[in-house]
Amino acid sequence: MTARRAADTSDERTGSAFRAVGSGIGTLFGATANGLGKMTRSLGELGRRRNDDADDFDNFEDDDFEEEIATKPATRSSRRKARDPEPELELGDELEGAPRRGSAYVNEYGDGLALSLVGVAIVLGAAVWFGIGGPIGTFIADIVHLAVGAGAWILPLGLIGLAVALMLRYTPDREEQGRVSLGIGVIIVCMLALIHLFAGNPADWDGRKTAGGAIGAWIGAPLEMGFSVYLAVPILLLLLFWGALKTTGISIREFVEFISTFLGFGGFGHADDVEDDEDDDLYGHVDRELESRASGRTPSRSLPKPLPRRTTPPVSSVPPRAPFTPAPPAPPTRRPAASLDKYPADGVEPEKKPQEPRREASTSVFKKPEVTETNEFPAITDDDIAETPAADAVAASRESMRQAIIARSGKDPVQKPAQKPVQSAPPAPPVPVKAAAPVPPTAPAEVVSDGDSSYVLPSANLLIPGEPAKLHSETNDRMIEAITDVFREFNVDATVTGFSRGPTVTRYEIELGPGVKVSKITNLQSNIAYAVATENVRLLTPIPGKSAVGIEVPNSDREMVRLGDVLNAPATVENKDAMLIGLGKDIEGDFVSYSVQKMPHLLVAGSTGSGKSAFVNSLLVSLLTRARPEEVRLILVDPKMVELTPYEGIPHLITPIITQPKKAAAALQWLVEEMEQRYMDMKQSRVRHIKDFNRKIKSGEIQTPPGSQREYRAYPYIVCVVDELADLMMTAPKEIEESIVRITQKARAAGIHLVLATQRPSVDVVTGLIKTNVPSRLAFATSSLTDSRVILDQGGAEKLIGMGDALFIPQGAGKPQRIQGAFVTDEEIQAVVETAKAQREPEYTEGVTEDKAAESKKIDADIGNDLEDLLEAVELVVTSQMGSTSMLQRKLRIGFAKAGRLMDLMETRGVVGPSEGSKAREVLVKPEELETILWMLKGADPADAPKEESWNDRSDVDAGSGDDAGAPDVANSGDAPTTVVRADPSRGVF
Ligand SMILES: Nc1ncnc2c1ncn2[C@@H]1O[C@H](COP(=O)(O)OP(=O)(O)OP(=O)(O)O)[C@@H](O)[C@H]1O
Repeated sequence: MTARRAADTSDERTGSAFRAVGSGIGTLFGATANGLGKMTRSLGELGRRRNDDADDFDNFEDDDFEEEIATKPATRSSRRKARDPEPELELGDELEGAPRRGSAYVNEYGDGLALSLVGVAIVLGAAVWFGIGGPIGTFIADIVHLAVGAGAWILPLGLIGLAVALMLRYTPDREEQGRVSLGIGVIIVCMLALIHLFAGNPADWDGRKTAGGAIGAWIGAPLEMGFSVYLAVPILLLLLFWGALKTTGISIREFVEFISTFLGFGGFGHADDVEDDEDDDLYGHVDRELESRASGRTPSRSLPKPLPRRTTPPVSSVPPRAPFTPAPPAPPTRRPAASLDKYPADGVEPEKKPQEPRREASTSVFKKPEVTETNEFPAITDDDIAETPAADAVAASRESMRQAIIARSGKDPVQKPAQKPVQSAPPAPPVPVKAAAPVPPTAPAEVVSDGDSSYVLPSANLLIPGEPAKLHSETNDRMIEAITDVFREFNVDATVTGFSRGPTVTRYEIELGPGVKVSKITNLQSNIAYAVATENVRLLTPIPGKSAVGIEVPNSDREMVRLGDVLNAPATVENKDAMLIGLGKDIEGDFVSYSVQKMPHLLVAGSTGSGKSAFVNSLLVSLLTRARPEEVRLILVDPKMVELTPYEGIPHLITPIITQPKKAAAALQWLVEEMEQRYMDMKQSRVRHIKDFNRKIKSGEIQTPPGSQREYRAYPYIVCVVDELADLMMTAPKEIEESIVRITQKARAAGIHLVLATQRPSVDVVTGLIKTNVPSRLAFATSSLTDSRVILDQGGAEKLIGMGDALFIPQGAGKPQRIQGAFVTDEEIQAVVETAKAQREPEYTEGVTEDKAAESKKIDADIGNDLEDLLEAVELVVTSQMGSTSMLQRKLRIGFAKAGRLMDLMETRGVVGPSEGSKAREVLVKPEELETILWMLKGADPADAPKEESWNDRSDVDAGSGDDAGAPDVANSGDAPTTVVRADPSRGVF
């Protein structure tokens, strides 16, 4: 079937040769020859079909489908030419195909030769048929008669036929020329010999001239002599038959089949098949469409069944054709079976198909396709391909193409992505560079504290341990193969020497051959990404501390990192830092923990769902399991209202969880004050860090000043966690920024740490000032490179793959460290929180969230709008201890009148004494009292002002007065108004 269908493409050779000869002989021998010619033409049809099949098959095998489709229209028209005996139609067909057929010689000399032949034919015809050739014509006719006898009567027509063929530039290929010429030659010779014998074997030349001529005599006479006329005639007829077969290129079997069909005998039982094949021909309608397109008609899908092609249509039944138009480019759906495979056939389970390698097609059977819903060409599946030599060849062609693809790209197109290439044995997996040993649960990480011993830290064993980490998986082997293949394909001398499997990504180590540039690998980044089928491939050139290039590829079988494992890791347990938090696992499979003290402030950013809240949970649970309430206190700001709710009521809280941005702003302001107070105390105690202060308190080196109601105690660390900074920055950007900047600039030594998280790392949220002062950054997956730059000052976060995949840059580090964040479930959080809550109630500090700015500050009416200038003037005068108006003028760049007014205001507030003419006024406030007086001038309660415990040094301290104790009194003897600044000794310190 396939062979027969395929034969449609080749034609001109057999058909046209046959036509030329067939028509000549038919005319020569009148009615007999005409009948024979008809028969031969019909036989030619058979041969043509067979050859067409062969051609189609060739095309199929070549798999050059585009080309085949492009050449189809011409091929089909040629075939029509072979099918149609009418000269007019042949002429039309030939004209369509003419430009492609002419050889160079025929193109150049064809017309001249053809006209010469016509001339000879005319001369010969005039002489032979009408006797008007004149002496030369008659002479020529005599010679021709002498050579071919009665053949001279037909020769003019033969010459004209030849001339027409030349004019049409018909040039069959060499092999066909030989075969047809031989066939025609044998036919002519046999015919002449037969005529000679039928004419009675004339011995004289006159008789021979009207019989078979010299040729007929030379063949017929010896035969007659050797075999007798009764054997010579059949021999010649057999030879003639052979010549006809040769000319038409068909076999005896096909001839017999054809005769049987022609006479209605059913032949060898295949006659019906021959007819049915027309209908079964999968590409029959394609042929018709192509023909239609070639002739300018719109192809119709609903064409009726085509007429059986073997029935030669009468001239009148052949539809007139439109002038030739080039076939439109074939749509992709016109590709033969290879591409049609994609269309599911009824009854074929689609999921089966991709799993069956195409080469198995050769064993399947070609079925009659059923109607598909696609209204496209009949769907063909692998199962539909016949077990014929043609199908085998197709399979072989596919196989060879597959091999070519494998050779070119190293990838097997019929291989399931998850499968290893069958051809080559997988390389021995490189030994993992480093692997984290499974962590056995250890004892609770109880941090010893000499605080309230009744508090027991919640054990880290309350947390769920994770699965043992995989050191190596099948995916790693596949990746190594893919990367190695890319190097091989691009001829880069590099090998994968090992890998480190992290929970989320694996880093493959590449060693370069001598003289290979690192840039060769970086240039291949997209090819590697293509080969490993992921876009998130990161290259490290080189891996820090190694002479190797790293390729980080996400694991398709990623693992979850449990906080329990991180906190129970030996390194974490050994570290007694109460503020050590479990971060996660790095790419080498090591657990990563880091102290909040060292950060000392952290900016966390990442798009929604990237794992920020999971990190905040890890941080808080880490602190709860390692720090006692008297060691670390927390301020939790949760504008989203739900994220931190589980921590409500834990004893570490300074104030209930803050959900309102305004209260958060106030809390930050409170933190600033707390920081100032701590600095005052540290300054007083002459220590530079809260750690030293606490140590000295514990060792008794620092004592509470005698007579003070305050009691020096170790300051707890304070961690303020803001879950969404953007919400705060929207409410009061200036105040929030100012507070954050003040805290982050100074609070490190005071033991106050900020953790600011945001999912909107834009410049209006993470301002330049905040960025400068928050040195540690933790970036989860961001949605853009810009966001990554805002957090990390470099790209990279946009390539993270979410769900806790993060880049961490601690303070002072240059390159980010890739980690997989630890995860802790709600149940684990609840277990830890309950344990903490069960032991102690939170002791909230009052006034943390009070909006002091909103409090009625009674700025005296006489100060009015000059408060800022007054504060500056007071600071200037108190620090310089010089009450000079001209100095104010100079330093503040104000006029005399304003400087005089500020001096009067200071006099009324007891900062300076009365005017003493040209002398500078006396300054009544000591520099150490500056803060308090500024506080007071601002209209705030002087009791809230930061205080320095300097009673010992002060002579004006009323040690006996409880309320006034510790309060820096600004007293002015004499007429000057007295301002007493009272401080609350119970505030400021926990
Ligand atoms: N470290 C992690 N390990 C495993 N899964 C994680 C991890 N971090 C986050 N996930 C997964 O991602 C989901 C979203 O995480 P999370 O709520 O922390 O994102 P987010 O950045 O806080 O988002 P949003 O800003 O919207 O609150 C979690 O529910 C969890 O399933």
